[in-house]
Amino acid sequence: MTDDVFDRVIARITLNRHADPATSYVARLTAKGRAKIAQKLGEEAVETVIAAMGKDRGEIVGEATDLMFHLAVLLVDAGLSFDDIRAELERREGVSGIAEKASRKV
Ligand SMILES: N=c1c2ncn([C@@H]3O[C@H](COP(=O)(O)OP(=O)(O)OP(=O)(O)O)[C@@H](O)[C@H]3O)c2ncn1[C@@H]1O[C@H](COP(=O)(O)O)[C@@H](O)[C@H]1O
Repeated sequence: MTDDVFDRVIARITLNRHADPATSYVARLTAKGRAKIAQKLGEEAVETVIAAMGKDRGEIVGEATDLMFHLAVLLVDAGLSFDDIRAELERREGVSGIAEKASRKV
């Protein structure tokens, strides 16, 4: 078993996708389809934004964790994982966002 909790959660989501929706939240949400997963992710993003406007670090951590968990459900539904995000972050590493934007044609 990997010692990276992000990888373990991805593995658990992959296993639970086809579990019993009566006992698995992942199975229940996945059965509702990509649009519902995406909607849920959007809701968690808004809740994270609202938490960020406050000063309660625990609230921000809780909402951000909900956000990351629902992002993981969406990634798995799309056949992806945090490995794909890690690879893209590594590709972008060291490239300034200002310089990258300036290099775009339009
Ligand atoms: N990390 C999480 C996790 N974080 C949040 N949640 C659930 O996400 C749901 C969303 O919470 P909300 O209050 O926003 O939503 P809601 O209560 O469904 O509200 P509505 O959308 O119905 O209005 C809640 O049921 C939370 O318990 C999670 N459910 C599961 N996991 C991980 O996924 C694994 C598999 O979960 P199951 O598939 O449920 O066994 C678990 O062992 C955990 O490791």
